[in-house]
Amino acid sequence: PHSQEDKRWVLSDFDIGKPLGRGKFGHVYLAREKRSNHIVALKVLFKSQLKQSQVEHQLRREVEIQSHLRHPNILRLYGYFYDQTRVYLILEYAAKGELYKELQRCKHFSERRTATYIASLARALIYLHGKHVIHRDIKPENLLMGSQGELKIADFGWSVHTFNRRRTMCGTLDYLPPEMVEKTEHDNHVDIWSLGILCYEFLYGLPPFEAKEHSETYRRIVKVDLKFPPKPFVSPAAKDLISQMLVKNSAHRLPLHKLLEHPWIVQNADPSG
Ligand SMILES: Cn1ncc2ncnc(NCCc3cnc(NC(=O)Nc4cccc(C(F)(F)F)c4)s3)c21
Repeated sequence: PHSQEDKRWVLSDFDIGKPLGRGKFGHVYLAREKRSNHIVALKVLFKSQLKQSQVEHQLRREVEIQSHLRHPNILRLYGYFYDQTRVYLILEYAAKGELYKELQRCKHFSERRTATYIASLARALIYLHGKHVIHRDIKPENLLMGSQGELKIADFGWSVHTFNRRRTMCGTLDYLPPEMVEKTEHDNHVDIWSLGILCYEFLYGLPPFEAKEHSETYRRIVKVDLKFPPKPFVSPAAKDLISQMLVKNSAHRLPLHKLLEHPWIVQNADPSG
């Protein structure tokens, strides 16, 4: 008999609620599974768009990778189903929504809030890398907040198993480390770079290498042209952590377990995460 997990879902199993957001490939809705009354998020993707963008293999990889992941800071993908024209992802519902909207609202986060987020993301990445998975697309748009305000990494559409590395370009350029911009081989150190970019953006409200032109952003990334503005005030300990993560040579980036022992994290992160 089918377990709950690989039941063949159909759209009529769900009551569809308010739209939660719209992405490049489709919309996300609040939904309730009728039998269990379980609240989920349902992402609706159009097959035509997936075919036209030739990303079906990425979607299959995302579902495969996500089916083995269980971590409090990783958004669950419970399953998927499809009909004639659409593919549906059954996702854990993140009740406090998208982190990037919260960052836009607050302009930048406090050092305690930032350290708490960075520590929980580091623990999630340690778990992921332990399973030979790299996310490769860590940025505010892919972070959601659970009902207790805890961070959830979402959208593994660009993640890969580290043995079959791809050189495809991911979303925004701001988060790409030098080795991905220079299209050389890359490994799980790419996520450490992106976490450093995220830490900077949480504290200053902007990513460190932002520029008007893509070509200028490329140049600043490969040069690691890291500058810390005088405002808002950020402690030397925070700058020290960021400087140890945004290192061109990926092998010299601060390992994630060392990040969790860094004085700035120890003194500022809320242990509950
Ligand atoms: C906004 N919002 N507010 C609350 C809330 N709660 C849960 N979820 C939300 N939003 C959805 C977050 C996502 C999680 N996993 C995703 N996965 C994906 O979108 N995969 C995907 C898509 C298109 C193409 C490909 C492909 F083929 F390229 F791989 C892969 S999107 C919520």
